[in-house]
Parts: sequence; C-alpha cells; structure tokens
Amino acid sequence: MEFTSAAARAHYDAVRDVLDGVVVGLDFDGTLSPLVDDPEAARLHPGSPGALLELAEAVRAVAVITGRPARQAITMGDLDALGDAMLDRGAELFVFGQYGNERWSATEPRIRSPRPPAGLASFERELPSVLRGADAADAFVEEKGLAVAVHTRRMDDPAGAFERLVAPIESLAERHHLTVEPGRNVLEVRSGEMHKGHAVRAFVAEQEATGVIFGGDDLGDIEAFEAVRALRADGLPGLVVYSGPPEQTALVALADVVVDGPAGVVDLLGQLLLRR
Ligand SMILES: O=P(O)(O)OC[C@H]1O[C@H](O[C@H]2O[C@H](CO)[C@@H](O)[C@H](O)[C@H]2O)[C@H](O)[C@@H](O)[C@@H]1O
Repeated sequence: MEFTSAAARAHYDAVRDVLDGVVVGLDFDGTLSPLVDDPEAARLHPGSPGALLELAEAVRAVAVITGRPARQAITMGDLDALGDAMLDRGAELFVFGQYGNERWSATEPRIRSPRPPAGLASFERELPSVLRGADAADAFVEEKGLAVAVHTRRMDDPAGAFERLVAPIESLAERHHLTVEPGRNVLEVRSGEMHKGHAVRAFVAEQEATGVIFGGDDLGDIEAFEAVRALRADGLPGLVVYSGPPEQTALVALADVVVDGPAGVVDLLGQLLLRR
C-alpha cells in the first residue's frame, strides 16, 4: 500500500480512529474481483469474503457499490451467503447495483430497482449497425437491464476498437438521451441521473456514519472518489483507495492510497483492523 501524500497518511489515521462509525463502499470488478477477459467469469478474490466479514464487525456498515446489476454481483460474489454470515455476527452487507440505481441488503434481500431509461430499447435496436460501422461487430454487448455495456477486451485490438467506438456510441447515446460511462475496455450506456457519488452520500447519511472509505479502480468510480473528498472537506474523516496498476491517472490523482488490485485491497482491510 502506498500513500499518495503526507496528508493521505493523516486521512488514513483519521478514519482508523473512528472505525466503528465508518461506512465502507467497495467496487466489485478490479477492487474485490480480479479483472478477467470474460465479464461473466469474474469472481471474488479468494481473500475478499474473509476480509469483508472481519471488517463488517469493526465498522458501521459495508456496501458493494458496483456498475453490475445487483443480482449478478450477488451471484458472482456469493454475497447472499456472505450477508448471512455478517448477520450472524451482528453486521450487515449492502449491495448498490447499477451505480446505485439498485439496492439490496442482507436484511431486505429483495432488489429495489427503477424502470429502464426510456431511450434504452431504441438505443439497443440501433447499436448493431453502429458496431458494424466502426468495424467492431464482434464487440461483446452485455445487456444489464438498466444499461448496456459494450466490451472490447476480447477483440483483436481492444484499445483500437475502443477508440473507434467512443464517438459513434456517444452520438447514438446522446440521440437517445443516455450517458456513456467509459471504463476498462468497456463503454457503458445508461441514464445519467445516478452515479456512485450519490450512492456514497446516501449511504453515509442513512447510516449516520462518522467516517467513510471508498475503494474503486475505474472511471465509473470517480464520482464516489469526489464524494468522499467533498465530505472530508466538510469535516467527515474519509479515505479514498485506488485499486490497481497506476494506469488510471485520473483516479490516482484523487486517491489517498494506491494498492495492488484486489489482493492489495484485502491487505489494506486487514491493516485497518490491526490496531483495534
Ligand atoms: O463498478 P464495477 O463493479 O467495477 O463494474 C464495472 C463494470 O465491470 C465489468 O467490466 C469490467 O470487468 C470485467 C471482468 O473482469 C472485464 O472483462 C471488463 O473489461 C471490465 O470493464 C462489467 O462487465 C460491467 O458490467 C461493469 O459495469
């Protein structure tokens, strides 16, 4: 784990000092689950469930805040079993799916979700011809109910295909009043009304948290990073954790701590508990 500044070390100490009132939000892919070529093959890092279980006992509440549909993250991460294990220890797990649009918790396990955005169905109908026009007909299209993700990771030239797709997908999304969220070899098209920053703020408020930690690895986490920093400027102890190789410089610039992917996140969560 690497602190990005001397102030960052002080932020780390400040959240540790109030750990029992802290809420922790963690992204799924790239933070709790190592990145893999096939989005459907993602699973939690082997150390993640144990680390989350230990952590949940020590803090106010823990949430997985993900771009994935909540049901998918729960299934891939076996999060209902983890939630039950937390309940046995008097703690609770939350999952905020689709950038905070969906909500699940171990005590209220029915997923609450809004309707899909109005333009999504017509966007999807036009998408195949846009993919063909950008010589990217074999991009993997992940239908998420409230969003569509176009993945280039498994194409011959993932970065080249991504670059060719940005402008035409942005233009198609704009025509259907949708937003494009770029990520690691993925362009995700969704409603612009919700983002992880809103999810973090709502979680802090509902839990009456005395501190907040958020960890993420991709551009869809930026609003959450900014939310923690803004809450901290208002006096709430906060720590921003960037998980992954330092290629996402926009995220490194906002982070207090840089760790080496999901294994590094597991280590960090263990470190936080050491002085208890
Ligand atoms: O907010 P997250 O939990 O990080 O979810 C963001 C997107 O993650 C998934 O895609 C990413 O992970 C895949 C599996 O490791 C990888 O193949 C892909 O290249 C990454 O972009 C997921 O498929 C998307 O639906 C999520 O929105």
